[in-house]
Amino acid sequence: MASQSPLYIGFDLSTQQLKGLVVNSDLKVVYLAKFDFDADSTGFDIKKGVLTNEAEHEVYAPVALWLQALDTVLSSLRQQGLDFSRVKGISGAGQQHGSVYWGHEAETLLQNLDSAKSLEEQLETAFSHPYSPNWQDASTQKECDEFDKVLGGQEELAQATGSKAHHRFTGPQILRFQRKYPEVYQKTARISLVSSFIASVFLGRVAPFDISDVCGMNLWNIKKGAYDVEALKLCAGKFGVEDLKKKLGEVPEDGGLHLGPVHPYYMKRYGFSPDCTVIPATGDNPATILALPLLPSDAMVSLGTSTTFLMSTPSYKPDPATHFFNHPTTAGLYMFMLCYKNGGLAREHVRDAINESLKDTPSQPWANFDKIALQTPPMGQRTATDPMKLGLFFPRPEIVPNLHSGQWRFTYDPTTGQLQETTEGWATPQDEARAIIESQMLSLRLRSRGLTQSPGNGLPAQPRRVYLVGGGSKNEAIAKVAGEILGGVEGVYKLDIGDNACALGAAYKAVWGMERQAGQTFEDLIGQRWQEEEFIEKIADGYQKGVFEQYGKAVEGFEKMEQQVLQQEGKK
Ligand SMILES: Nc1ncnc2c1ncn2[C@@H]1O[C@H](COP(=O)(O)OP(=O)(O)O)[C@@H](O)[C@H]1O
Ligand SMILES: O=C(CO)[C@@H](O)[C@H](O)COP(=O)(O)O
Repeated sequence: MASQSPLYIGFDLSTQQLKGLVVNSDLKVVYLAKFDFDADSTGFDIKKGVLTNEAEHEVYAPVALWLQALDTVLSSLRQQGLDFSRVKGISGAGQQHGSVYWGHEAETLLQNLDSAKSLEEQLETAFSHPYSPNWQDASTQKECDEFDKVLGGQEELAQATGSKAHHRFTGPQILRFQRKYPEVYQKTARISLVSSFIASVFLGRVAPFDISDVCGMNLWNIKKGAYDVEALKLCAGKFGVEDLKKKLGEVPEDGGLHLGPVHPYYMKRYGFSPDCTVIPATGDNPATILALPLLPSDAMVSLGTSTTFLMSTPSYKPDPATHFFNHPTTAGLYMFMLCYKNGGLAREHVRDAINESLKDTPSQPWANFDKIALQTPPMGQRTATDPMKLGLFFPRPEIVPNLHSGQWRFTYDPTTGQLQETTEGWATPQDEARAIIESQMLSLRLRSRGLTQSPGNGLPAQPRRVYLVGGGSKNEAIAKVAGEILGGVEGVYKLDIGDNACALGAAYKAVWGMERQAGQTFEDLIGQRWQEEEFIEKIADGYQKGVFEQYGKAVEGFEKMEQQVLQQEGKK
């Protein structure tokens, strides 16, 4: 009976909201509920989903907020008419790197969840520390320096763990945590990632880490498929490796593993069936590449709070400037990633400055930004002899490159190679609409060019397709500039699901985990059911001869500009 056909839920616990998205076995979305942390929560003094301690560059989120969000999203799905008894599998996507510190009572509290009470009410005391360090945190420079040295250098750490040390990575965060709060660390029985936290709450016991998301810790040796003992030793400090290993737990290799049935709390409170199974939740970026059957020649740009650039690839070529993760479902594949802190919020700053300068509050807040960005010629060159306008726009400290917050504006003459730091000729904020999109896309092109190949016919190396996802993927001005800079022989596409790609990828992971035949890969199962004409839409041209090559010159200026800024700011 069609009405009894199975359904699957994917949760996306991101920086600014929790989403719950329900699909059927044909991969079609049938329900969606959202909880916006700032707008919908009660009792938390958060801004953009987080709290900050500027003095120490700390950014963190209250874990109880996420529990409030989970119950509310489930209630909202019920109100929409979802029959939870049809849900056969649950998976999730969590903002990466964030850690949750469970106290010694946690397992008992999780096991004994009472359906008469909310999750927030009964799990508030399950944590040894009420906050989860957020990926935007920049408090761990000292710990990163130690991690970078632990295997010899940044290169070696990247070779082993897929990344050099980064402020937000969980290993450096745990190291700082155990030093700053030694008593709390001692009272911590288990540490979850945000992804395994989602799975834990549904299972009613602490769930293991996911094979892909564990690579965001600087603790997992990707080549060995095991924790890196030297990194663990550093991270555990005086508390010892064995104790830390217990806190972290095992890491199963199978991303489609059946972790167990959903806890009876959800059966009694929402009507889940006892055979609804929890499948490992992964990081939000690994989940995003599961939103479609991505080919190794395709690129995805996720325009969320952060900007990330993602590719699925069989090559493992780690470099201190990039990230490699295990693929979330398919052994032998990896996920390549670039991650920028100054994504959506940085673009919003320019958008707001433009609206303010025009004394306008349009009903579509991006209308002026988009119009101006599209009216501005590439690199702000109104005539062929004008210099290119290049800038870095970092309201928050940036990851790529590792730079403090600030704004830098330059002009660059590609014929002479002359680069000058100047605001002369810049109309501020108008010129910044196109310049900020260009700056973000040029950085992606600069750092991903080693992984792209020529599609043939004498064309330059570039992706086959560029898929845009995340909140910013609705924006056609951004899509147009993305295509001009990144190329893409077949064009720039957005998913019909818009900004919900990572919740969708999580739901697809649950479908695959529950419905796969023995040995069937994710790509095979999803590829067979995927309906291209219904699920994606071409929104901009990709490769345009001439424009792409001109932006190639801009990439050279961009690289020079970054080096100059890094050099001059390093001296300050
Ligand atoms: N029309 C739009 N144009 C550009 N950016 C947008 C638009 N709508 C939303 N955004 C951006 O999307 C971001 C949120 O993206 P989303 O993927 O939902 O967030 P998260 O990172 O929390 O998952 C916001 O920071 C906002 O700047
Ligand atoms: O730190 C990273 C990736 O390394 C971020 O991409 C986070 O995973 C959170 O992203 P949003 O979905 O909130 O933008």
